[in-house]
Amino acid sequence: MKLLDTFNTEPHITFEQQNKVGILLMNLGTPERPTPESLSPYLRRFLSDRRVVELPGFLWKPLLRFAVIPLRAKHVAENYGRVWLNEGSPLKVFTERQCEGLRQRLPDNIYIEYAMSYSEPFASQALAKLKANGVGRVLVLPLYPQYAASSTGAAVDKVLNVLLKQRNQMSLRTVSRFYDHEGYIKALAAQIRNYRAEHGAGEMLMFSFHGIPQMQHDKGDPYPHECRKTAQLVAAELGLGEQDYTVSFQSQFGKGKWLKPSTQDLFVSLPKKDKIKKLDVVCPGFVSDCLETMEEIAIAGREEFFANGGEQFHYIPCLNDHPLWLDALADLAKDNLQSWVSYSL
Ligand SMILES: C=CC1=C(C)c2cc3[nH]c(cc4nc(cc5[nH]c(cc1n2)c(C)c5CCC(=O)O)C(CCC(=O)O)=C4C)c(C)c3C=C
Ligand SMILES: [Fe+2]
Ligand SMILES: [Fe+2]
Repeated sequence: MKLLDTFNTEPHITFEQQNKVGILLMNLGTPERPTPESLSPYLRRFLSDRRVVELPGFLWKPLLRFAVIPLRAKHVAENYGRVWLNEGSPLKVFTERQCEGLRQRLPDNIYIEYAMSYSEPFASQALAKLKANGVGRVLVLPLYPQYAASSTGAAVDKVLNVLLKQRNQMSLRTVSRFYDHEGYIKALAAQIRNYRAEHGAGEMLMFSFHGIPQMQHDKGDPYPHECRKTAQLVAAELGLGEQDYTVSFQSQFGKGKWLKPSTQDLFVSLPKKDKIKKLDVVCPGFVSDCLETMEEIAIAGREEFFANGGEQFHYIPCLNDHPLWLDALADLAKDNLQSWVSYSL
């Protein structure tokens, strides 16, 4: 009877048939096409997640449906159009390359898939694929170096929701953060060093991270501390002093208080007040280039900086499929697979 069908009916499988190890990379999600029709369901899923917007449903849901989504879908679709790649949305293209890069670096008996929190492939689809291959032990690796409840927490929720339905539950491990992982820090430093060697260094390096509402941090989300620590470690690796770099938070959504300083405010005040005319910007909170880096920073941010007297603006791309980063990702996976898989040293 459907009413009683709370848990999945699954085939009889012994642990020996279901003991393989898998890795599930997780990222945020992105529309299939840069159109309002494709954006609406994605934005609806994303912005109705209570991890992301913590407002009572009876207030937020009608606002979201009748005002936020119709207005936002149209204007954000145009922004996606400016950064769309031949193969699709940058976020999806780079996540797929990272998944493939990890497969190349780990033994074939480790099954690797990726899933998105708010678009296909969903965690349910990726986990079903892993289960069908005999995977019973899964390492969940959200591709967010700094933990935030609205990114990492929300991604892990999607996996847990699938397990809530499983009768023969998979074993789970999660990587909640890697903001200070040596390989990640060294890959970032190499990316910045090489970019500056090729294009010249600006007067200041800006580390711009995605923002979160200040209220979420006040209630215990450690995110900004981890962002600042990443910046500090990369700066030390590059031999930069405190006057050589700045940390800021971008992509504010809505009218509430978000983490400060805001990247957008600095694009005005750095050239105008602080006389910084040559700026380099890197976004270490994103391991893949996406709308928020390619449009908001590299296009709109550059325009704003120049409109306020800036003279040189270099956007340093995310790690994407940089071999050092893929090596770091493989190391991170191996560290967290200890005792599930043994490696010859
Ligand atoms: C309350 C709203 C939002 C919170 C909190 C938030 C946190 C957060 N987001 C990312 C990473 C990404 N966000 C991206 C896009 C994006 N983010 C929001 C809102 C919040 N994010 C919206 C509405 C959007 C969609 C675009 C828009 O309408 O402006 C993306 C890019 C996706 C892509 O397809 O390219 C990423 C990546 C993190 C890491 C984070 C918390 C730390
Ligand atoms: Fe976001
Ligand atoms: Fe704090």
